[in-house]
Amino acid sequence: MATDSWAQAVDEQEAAAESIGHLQLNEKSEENGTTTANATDSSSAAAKSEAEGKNKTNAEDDDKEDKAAQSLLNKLIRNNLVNNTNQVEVLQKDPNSPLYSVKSFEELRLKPQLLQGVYAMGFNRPSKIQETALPMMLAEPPQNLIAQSQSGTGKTAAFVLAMLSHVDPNNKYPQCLCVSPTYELALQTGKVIEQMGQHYPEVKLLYAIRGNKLQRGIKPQEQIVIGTPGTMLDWCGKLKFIEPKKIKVFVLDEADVMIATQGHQDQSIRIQRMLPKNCQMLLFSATFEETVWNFAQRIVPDPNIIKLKREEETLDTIKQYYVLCNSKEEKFQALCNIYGAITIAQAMIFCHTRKTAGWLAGELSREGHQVALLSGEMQVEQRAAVIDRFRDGKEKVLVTTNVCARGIDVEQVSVVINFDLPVDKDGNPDNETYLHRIGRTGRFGKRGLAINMVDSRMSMNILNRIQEHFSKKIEKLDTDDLDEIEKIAS
Ligand SMILES: Nc1ncnc2c1ncn2[C@@H]1O[C@H](COP(=O)(O)OP(=O)(O)OP(=O)(O)O)[C@@H](O)[C@H]1O
Repeated sequence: MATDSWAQAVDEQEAAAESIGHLQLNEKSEENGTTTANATDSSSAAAKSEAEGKNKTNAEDDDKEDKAAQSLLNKLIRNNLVNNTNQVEVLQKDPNSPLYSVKSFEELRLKPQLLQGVYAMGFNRPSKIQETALPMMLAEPPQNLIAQSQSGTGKTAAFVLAMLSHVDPNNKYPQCLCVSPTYELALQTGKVIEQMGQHYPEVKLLYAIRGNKLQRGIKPQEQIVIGTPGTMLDWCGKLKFIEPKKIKVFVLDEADVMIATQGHQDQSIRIQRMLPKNCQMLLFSATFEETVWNFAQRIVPDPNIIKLKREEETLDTIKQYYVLCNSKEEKFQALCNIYGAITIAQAMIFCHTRKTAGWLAGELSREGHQVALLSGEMQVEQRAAVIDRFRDGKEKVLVTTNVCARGIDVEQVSVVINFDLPVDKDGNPDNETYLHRIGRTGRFGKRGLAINMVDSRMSMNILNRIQEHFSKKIEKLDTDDLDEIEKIAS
């Protein structure tokens, strides 16, 4: 695997004016996809089949079923969402669902410690992306992978299992690097690594994020490092905490945004240039715009590819509606009308700018509603605290910008409201961001509701183009019909 081709592809791309134009077009501000705070952030072994021996006995099979049943029970107790869990079971048997799998986790030949971790998390069967990607990621010799799968279908768990499978716990130095576009996502993915690895205590995790200061001259012993690109680059480069030549696996989560955002791309490329030629590269996202996809294929040598067809990108479990209004104030009124219904569980409301988000959160509070506000000008630690409170259900509504559009996994979110439709800086529909935003609901087979607020002819036009892009009908919703909304939201 010649990792140099990334650099080569970048050089070629830098020479190609239209590509640069494209990248700059996608150099998203907070409003269009990534956080400003992040831009300034300073910064194999294949899993042996130790899990189940070849000579399986019936008793072992029984034991396996018990574990699976127990795991399902754990999940039921944890979530108190009996219907949803049943639905996951149904979907996992439906070949058309992204949660469908033919294999069990045992058949994916994971280490026993990891199998225990998977079951402790309440996972019963792998999803389609897990079942397809894991054998590729665990093959010998290691293979590169660019993988796309719908939001909330278990991509994080897939690459986390790959990293945990590849580390050698006897070697006390970083062996796997995972780069996430935001501080919050890095923390969230770190938690998944900790949970999955709970029965594999020899493997340690380190966060390369702003504020985590290491002592100069002392090399970290942790085998997995998760972080944001700026800090990761500093640690690999000028601070020399990590020896890049010893890295076996390099993961880019939300890979499309890492490629399409110039700052992230530069930092990721500079990290990647330091890695050995045989380092395994894994790129994951729910969306890959065509040009970004082509670029990804040029930077990742000889990759395995898992790609969705356009019509597969949206999830059928998320029902999409729009509400017709005439002004921002009318949108606010419509939101107040449905507030009771959307707070049956939890809701995320997306605005285009920090200013609108601040205004909306203020107005909702004045109406006596308890809401949380999260936008990019807040300190990253503050943002993480807001997400934690929301995750714990202390606030039922989170008003935010695109800073939260990607990856954030709060399973109780049943409603996403686009107070403003997502557009790029030229005012065209931002289809990728739309998909990521609505993907904050309907996680892993749960039902979700996405409501789009339309307040002008222009925004109706954007909605129509989003419908056309995904070939998916977005139905009109009458916000005076509370019975209907409650029915949908619950
Ligand atoms: N095999 C599984 N069985 C049950 N639940 C699972 C399984 N895999 C993942 N999950 C759960 O599904 C939810 C969504 O998973 P995850 O966050 O990995 O999705 P994702 O594809 O990375 O989403 P996004 O595109 O938004 O980043 C999480 O709460 C996770 O714990």
